[in-house]
Amino acid sequence: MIHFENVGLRYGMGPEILRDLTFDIPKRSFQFLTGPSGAGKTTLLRLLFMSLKPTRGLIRTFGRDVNTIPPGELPMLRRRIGIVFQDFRLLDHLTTYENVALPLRVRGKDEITYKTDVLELLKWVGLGDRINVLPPVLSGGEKQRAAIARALIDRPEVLLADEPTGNVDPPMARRLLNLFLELNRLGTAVVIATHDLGLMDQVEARRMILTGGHLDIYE
Ligand SMILES: Nc1ncnc2c1ncn2[C@@H]1O[C@H](COP(=O)(O)OP(=O)(O)OP(=O)(O)O)[C@@H](O)[C@H]1O
Repeated sequence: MIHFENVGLRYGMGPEILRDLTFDIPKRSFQFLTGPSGAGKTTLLRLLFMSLKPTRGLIRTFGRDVNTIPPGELPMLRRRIGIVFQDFRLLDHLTTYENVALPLRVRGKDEITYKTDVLELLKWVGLGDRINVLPPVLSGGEKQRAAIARALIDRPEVLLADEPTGNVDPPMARRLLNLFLELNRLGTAVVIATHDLGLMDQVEARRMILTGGHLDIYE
């Protein structure tokens, strides 16, 4: 589904942050992406989301060479990917419910077809009583769960999550992990960037470890 071949990335004239990355994200796969702070996990997620282009090498996403995709086609391709940013990126003028429903609204779906699903997912992530609240009122952990719900609601083909359990306690982290596993069982390929060894130890999953710009993969 996503293929990297000898990919390198540098910001501006700076040093190469990622070097010679060659790997695949297969359909329906589940993997953790880890490595020390500053190793380039967020950068790699941005490459996977096509919000950064490689400075060398090839990235093929959904069969397309990312370097040759016209900018006008990127939003359509990105809609096939759910992403949870480290800084959440919720829209402050929309309620929690509206933020989570947004990907479906953008697709032109009628609210009747999704309202129950959105409410159910919000309940599952523990936001059942925060539905009509605006994001500035939510705690960090609540924002994170709203961002996760928004990334999952449209059952993307790929889910990318940057430290998705960074702001919640261990029982909620376990609950969110179960949600990612369930989504994966339904067919979504999942990539979770995390430092949380406790979280990774709960699942037998592929581990992608970034160090010094290089990637090692343990199947
Ligand atoms: N927009 C940018 N311009 C220049 N350098 C950047 C930019 N974004 C990230 N970097 C640098 O790239 C390197 C990798 O950063 P990145 O955020 O990808 O690491 P990370 O593994 O996600 O770190 P953390 O675990 O702390 O979130 C760091 O040295 C960082 O300073």
